[in-house]
Amino acid sequence: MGSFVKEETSSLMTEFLEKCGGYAVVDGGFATELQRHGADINDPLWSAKCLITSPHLVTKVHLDYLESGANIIITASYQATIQGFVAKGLSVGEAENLLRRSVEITYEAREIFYNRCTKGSWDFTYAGKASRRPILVAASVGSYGAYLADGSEYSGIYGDSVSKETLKDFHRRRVQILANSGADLIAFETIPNKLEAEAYADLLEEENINIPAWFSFTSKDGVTVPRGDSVVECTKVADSCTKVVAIGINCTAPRYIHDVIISLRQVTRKPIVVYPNSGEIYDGLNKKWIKSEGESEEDFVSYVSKWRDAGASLFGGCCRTTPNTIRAIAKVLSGESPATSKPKFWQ
Ligand SMILES: C[S+](C)CC[C@H](N)C(=O)O
Ligand SMILES: N[C@@H](CCS)C(=O)O
Ligand SMILES: [Zn+2]
Repeated sequence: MGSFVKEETSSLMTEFLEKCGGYAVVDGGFATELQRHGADINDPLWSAKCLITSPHLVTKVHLDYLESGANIIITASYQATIQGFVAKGLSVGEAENLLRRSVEITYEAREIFYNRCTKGSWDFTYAGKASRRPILVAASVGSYGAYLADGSEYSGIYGDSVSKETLKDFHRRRVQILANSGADLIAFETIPNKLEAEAYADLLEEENINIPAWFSFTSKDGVTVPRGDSVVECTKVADSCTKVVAIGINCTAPRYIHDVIISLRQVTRKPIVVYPNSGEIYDGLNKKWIKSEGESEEDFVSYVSKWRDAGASLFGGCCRTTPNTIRAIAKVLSGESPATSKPKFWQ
């Protein structure tokens, strides 16, 4: 049984990438896209608040990303924690149901999308065959820092009182629920330190989690994760965990991604996933993005083929990227020339 599960989890990503024609499109910024549609996420639950107040918007954003060409859609559970929901006055049972609901909503969006494709009788072509576009549902797990709701993902500093065991206890029940929710994989996202990566790896093994996972780190310089551990050391933790089927970097400025891919390639043969943010800076206390003159969407999209040549296989966007970004990525990967219009990340 054990080795069967291992083989199944490790082949999921390989087979999926093959079906996609070698490269897959991940969706774009989720919380910021909810916000662009009018959601108020200035709340300790951040995007997870919408699971309670506006699930229809959650569905809409998933659908928008599917319409833009995404092969992987990531659930609204990034900041959905049992502890966070309970702090809002919900019962543990209600909190657990909301976690399950985040996955169901994503499945429902995928079904709606597939039905629309059938009704419009338009097919997608993958790997030379006319077939349904392969789409996976990834259950998001944000870090302990995300739960702290002050932008701590970008510092990774939890203090000496937070040990690996603390982190395992914090994440255990949520990971178990998401693993049994019907999701295809778990996306551990925006990981800010090595300790949390170790906690996730331990949980996956010790709890016999039976779906695969990806580990995606964040970085402010392309060399280290926010807490200061090297991206390479963090990648080694992910690489040695048999349940991990892809490793990468997200919510990081696009200009650092190329060098990170080169570093990751030296220590892992697992598929590399990259989904950078817009390159803007987040003010975690006021929950606001500070506009920068930095990178434009055109720069971002022009990087994609370089990231592919450097060895990445899965490409998407994180905070402040939009369905436009994802549409442009899908075009680059399919060999079409990118749009001639000049879309902005966030209008
Ligand atoms: C990746 S950051 C932009 C996430 C937001 C944070 N956890 C917050 O609650 O403000
Ligand atoms: N999947 C999350 C990641 C935040 S860094 C989102 O896009 O909102
Ligand atoms: Zn992000």
